Amino acid sequence: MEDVDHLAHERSKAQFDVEEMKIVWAGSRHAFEVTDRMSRLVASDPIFRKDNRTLLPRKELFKNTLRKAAHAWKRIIELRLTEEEASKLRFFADEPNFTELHWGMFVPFIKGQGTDEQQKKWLPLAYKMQIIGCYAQTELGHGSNVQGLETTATFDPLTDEFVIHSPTLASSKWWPGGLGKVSTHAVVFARLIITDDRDYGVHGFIVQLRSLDDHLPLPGITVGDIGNKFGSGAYNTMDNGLLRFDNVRIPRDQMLMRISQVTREGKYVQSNVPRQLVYGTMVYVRQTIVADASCALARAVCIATRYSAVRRQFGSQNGGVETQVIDYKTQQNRLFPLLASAYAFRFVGEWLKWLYTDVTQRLQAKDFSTLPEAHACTAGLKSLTTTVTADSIEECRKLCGGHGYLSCSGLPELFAVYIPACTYEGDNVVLLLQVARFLMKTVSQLPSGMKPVGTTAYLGRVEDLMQCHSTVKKAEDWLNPSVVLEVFEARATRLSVACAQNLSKFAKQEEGFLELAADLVEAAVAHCQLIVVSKFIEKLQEDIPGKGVKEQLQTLCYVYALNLLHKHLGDFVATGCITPKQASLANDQLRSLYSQVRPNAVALVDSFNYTDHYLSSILGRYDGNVYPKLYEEAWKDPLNESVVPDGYHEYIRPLLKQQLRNARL
Ligand SMILES: Cc1cc2nc3c(=O)[nH]c(=O)nc-3n(C[C@H](O)[C@H](O)[C@H](O)COP(=O)(O)OP(=O)(O)OC[C@H]3O[C@@H](n4cnc5c(N)ncnc54)[C@H](O)[C@@H]3O)c2cc1C
Repeated sequence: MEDVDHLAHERSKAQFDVEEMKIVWAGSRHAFEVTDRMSRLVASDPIFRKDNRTLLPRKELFKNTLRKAAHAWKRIIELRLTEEEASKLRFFADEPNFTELHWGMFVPFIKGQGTDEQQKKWLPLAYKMQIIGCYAQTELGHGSNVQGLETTATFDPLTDEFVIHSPTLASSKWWPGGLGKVSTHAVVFARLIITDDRDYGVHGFIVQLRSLDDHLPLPGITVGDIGNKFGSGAYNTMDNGLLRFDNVRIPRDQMLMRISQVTREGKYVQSNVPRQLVYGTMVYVRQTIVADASCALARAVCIATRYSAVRRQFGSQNGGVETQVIDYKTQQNRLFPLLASAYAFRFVGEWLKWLYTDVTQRLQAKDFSTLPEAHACTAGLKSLTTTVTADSIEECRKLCGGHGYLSCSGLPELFAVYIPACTYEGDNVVLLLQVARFLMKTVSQLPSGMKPVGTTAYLGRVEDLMQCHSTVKKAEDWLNPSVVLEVFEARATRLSVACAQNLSKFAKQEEGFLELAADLVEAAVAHCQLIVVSKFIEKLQEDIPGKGVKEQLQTLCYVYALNLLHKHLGDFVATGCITPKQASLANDQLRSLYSQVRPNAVALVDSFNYTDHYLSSILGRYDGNVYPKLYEEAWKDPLNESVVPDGYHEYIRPLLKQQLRNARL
């Protein structure tokens, strides 16, 4: 009974080679092999179990997380895992903890902004985890506005040290992951003040926080956890921390000095590396966030798709089985665009990885020309993909009806863990405003003959794109990459140009930016959606082996694009890119694409190759054996340990047995 595959019928309908699609999803045969091996390794190790997470009190939960992190490290050393394997192992252990910040922020920042000597000194310690680092930027009173940070680092020429200080309560560091209870060191962002009392703005410093002998905070340091966060289990495995400095002294050489230095004499020297170098590290961090978005979205979609094939409602004929909810067009219209988005984000993430390599190579060759564009595009894609993923996880919960609200569906915890991605590493709206500024600058430079580069290159054809009209005459005409691309380019161009024209009406540009912020954000979203669509289309130009694989991806690409077109019809029609008739043809085409996705839906989520351990969802089980397992799970709840609950004698029995003499009821 246990081994019956309740979804076998669905799998037999697939019109493509699932094993080959797994390779496309993973990015390469090698990546597939590593991912597959690491996910199985974690799934088969009882220390990594996570089904009890939502039931544990915070202290126990946290200690258990420390145990898992230590175990993960032990396995990494014992098995001599490569960096790639180790990061996959941590990924599949699937529990937010201090190592994310150590490997994801502390190490990259030292690599990106430390001098060669600083890297030589700190990185070996960090690589061996002989020190554990976090990233302390945000303060209680200051987050998005980094230039408003208040922590100070004042140079003392007598001792050749910086004095790190928190002058106000609002300047307390607040939020850094791994800071609360674990990190021994932090990259701390503080205002640099030199002898002449001049403020040189915010710079990064490596500060030791805790003793390496007994883990006690060093003198002058107050550090702790900021408290429980959204959802049970969830992100509470992470020790987001608070930190105050009372005139803490660090050696001068602990300022990250690749971009600018303070000399022994207290002189501020800008190195010949431009400030935009900071963008390089941001491009790295944000491309990992985009990659994570596709994984989280794929996970929610996998659960919702499998369960939609298992769940039946209505439509029974003569006592026969009811209809699978996945066959309802409304379910398809809500679910399949999310499935398509998971693939779309996967490919744009893959491209961002390439972009990061490209940016790094250019930096080495002292070519900084593409950095601002790369920075704007990663900021925009971080914002777009995390917003859509957070909203989609909640949509997947609703797609699973009542059972989606159970913890054991895996969706509530996934949602709670995922949603802060919309806030950390840049609030999503603030990021879109940065993209909009970049777009406005690009548009304003067009008349002077400046050629836009990379993802803004299309703006170089502004005259054509302001005038073009879509040639679509029948529904199938939408199945043409250049037709789709043109309308997305035209819409993005027209929204940007309209914003630029409106901005020019303001005497002071900053006033215009404040007043038109909502329109600017919409223009930025249109630009980012265009990037995702164009990278999906580019992916399809590649040679993709495997029976039916490319055809499935083509279908998903059109689902992604035409669904966006349908959702943002106002933009496309109002800017005159398409007519209402063409919009209606796009919708007809979309419906027919859903019918093509339907028989392949389960196989398309199988292609993510997620283990049941990673999914941690009864609704998303590979074998679809949902009801018996839900039933079994209910009995595991601590409330069911006794038939009569604790509290019966104190509170329920007296209620039932009361004799109300004066009752008016
Ligand atoms: C789970 C989690 C983990 C984190 N980890 C870290 C960490 O490891 N290290 C670290 O240093 N920080 C960390 N942070 C902090 C995080 O980076 C900040 O919360 C984030 O940058 C947003 O800043 P904020 O909180 O100041 O939001 P605010 O900027 O106060 O945002 C509040 C609202 O104001 C809006 N807003 C702000 N500015 C503008 C504007 N100019 N125009 C229009 N609207 C605006 C925003 O859109 C938002 O709606 C973490 C946060 C979370 C939730």
